[in-house]
Amino acid sequence: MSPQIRIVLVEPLYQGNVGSVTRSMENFGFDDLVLVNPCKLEGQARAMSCHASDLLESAPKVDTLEEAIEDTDIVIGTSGIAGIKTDQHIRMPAYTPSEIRDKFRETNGKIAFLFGREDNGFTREELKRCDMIMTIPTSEKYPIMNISHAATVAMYEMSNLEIGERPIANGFDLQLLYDHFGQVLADIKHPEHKMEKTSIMLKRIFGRAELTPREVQTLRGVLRDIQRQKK
Ligand SMILES: C[S@@+](CC[C@H](N)C(=O)[O-])C[C@H]1O[C@@H](n2cnc3c(N)ncnc32)[C@H](O)[C@@H]1O
Repeated sequence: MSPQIRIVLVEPLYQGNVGSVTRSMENFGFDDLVLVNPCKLEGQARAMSCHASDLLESAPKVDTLEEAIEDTDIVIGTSGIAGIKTDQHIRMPAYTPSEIRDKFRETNGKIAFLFGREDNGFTREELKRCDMIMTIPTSEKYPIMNISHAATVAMYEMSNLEIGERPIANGFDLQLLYDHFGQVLADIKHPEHKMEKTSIMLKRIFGRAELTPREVQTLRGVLRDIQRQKK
């Protein structure tokens, strides 16, 4: 179970930013974008969108934030100002992207992530409509990010994508490697009383290294060279 994610851009001013957001959405496997009263979307938006121009063309354009979020369960506003105020006194606590991911990873509702205007962010009324605020930690000197960069970080955290095609050596190959190390340690006359501790340590090191079959092969090649030198 994982939540559905909607990206909502509230009155974006620059078409290039909208195009960049759609490109990132395609990168991270999201396709639910709603644009609230956006700027004109023409050539520059398409250029920045690259292979995501279908998403750019098909994204619903609505007049109000209310329409953009009416069928969602949780509304998360985003801001570069940690602890942004909804009125003169009340600050909303800010969550980091990874805290948000941990909170919602086991849920199956629909979450809207709102991104504000490039010049003024959100109005107080819009902030009051949010259930939570997410702030991406940045350098204190300059916490305000470009809207498409901020959206990309949020999407990266909320995506469940994993790097594919990295083969990991299996237990059999690793055992051959450990045995081979054992032989070399014996060949180089590693002190008998240290043998067990050293073997355990080598297993721990290689166990957490997530070696590929090729890396195991290379290491065993090096061990063979050492053995040849010793003869
Ligand atoms: C250029 S910023 C708006 C700056 C505006 N002056 C303000 O005070 O909010 C455009 C949007 O990017 C998002 N954003 C920028 N920096 C962020 C950060 N550090 N964490 C989360 N979102 C951020 C927010 O959605 C923000 O409304």
